[in-house]
Amino acid sequence: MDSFQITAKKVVTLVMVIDKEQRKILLGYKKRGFGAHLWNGFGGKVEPGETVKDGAIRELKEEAGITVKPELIQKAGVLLFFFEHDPVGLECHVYKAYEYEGQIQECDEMRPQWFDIADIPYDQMWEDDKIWLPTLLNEQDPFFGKMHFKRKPVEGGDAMATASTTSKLSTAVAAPVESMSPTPFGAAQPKNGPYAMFMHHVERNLPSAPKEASLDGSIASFES
Ligand SMILES: Nc1nc2c([nH]c(=O)n2[C@H]2C[C@H](O)[C@@H](COP(=O)(O)OP(=O)(O)OP(=O)(O)O)O2)c(=O)[nH]1
Repeated sequence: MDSFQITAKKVVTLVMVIDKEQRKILLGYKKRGFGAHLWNGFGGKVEPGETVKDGAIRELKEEAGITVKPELIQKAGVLLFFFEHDPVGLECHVYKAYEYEGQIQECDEMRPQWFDIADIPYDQMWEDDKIWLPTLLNEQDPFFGKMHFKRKPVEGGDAMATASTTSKLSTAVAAPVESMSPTPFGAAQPKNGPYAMFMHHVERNLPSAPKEASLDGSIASFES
């Protein structure tokens, strides 16, 4: 497990928009960057000076074109992602929203689409989503999860000759991630993305939502 030890983490957000009446969920097809070619909720890095929730609302607006009021978006859980041989983990704050304003719009990064909840394309999503997304949909939140990923071997490529996954995230603004990755994105992309989940642990129905995770993989504090 030494190969999964982290010494730092990056905070990212993920917003799941749900139409309870129609039993539908809004997902976006990620056209480029980290998690390209997978369906996902909307989110990204939190910028300096903004709260995690404000970051989540901003990313939803940027990626899906819609607005949610701060009081109508709720923290559902925190997921801590470990990537083998990467000292930087990802602390992903997951939110749920049942109402929104504005017109859903495609952008250069994401193509939004509604899916029936009974028909979520888990085989084209990050592998961990089938573990925690039903928890959110079944209202067994707040939750806390930790997921360990190994890089998938890539045919004809040196999959391990990679710099920090998350250091690529930090440079994603300056340069397209595709150009920095040893794994060519596109047709050769392995199913569910370039990482295979190796281990996971999820705690459900917590008394309140986690606010922060510790580097050792426990909950450091809860939302008040
Ligand atoms: N559903 C799901 N989402 C994940 C997983 N891992 C992971 O980073 N994400 C999400 C969280 C973030 O929304 C996004 C990663 O952040 P990012 O900063 O690369 O997002 P981005 O490419 O949109 O970049 P930016 O907008 O911040 O510039 O991917 C996962 O295992 N499952």
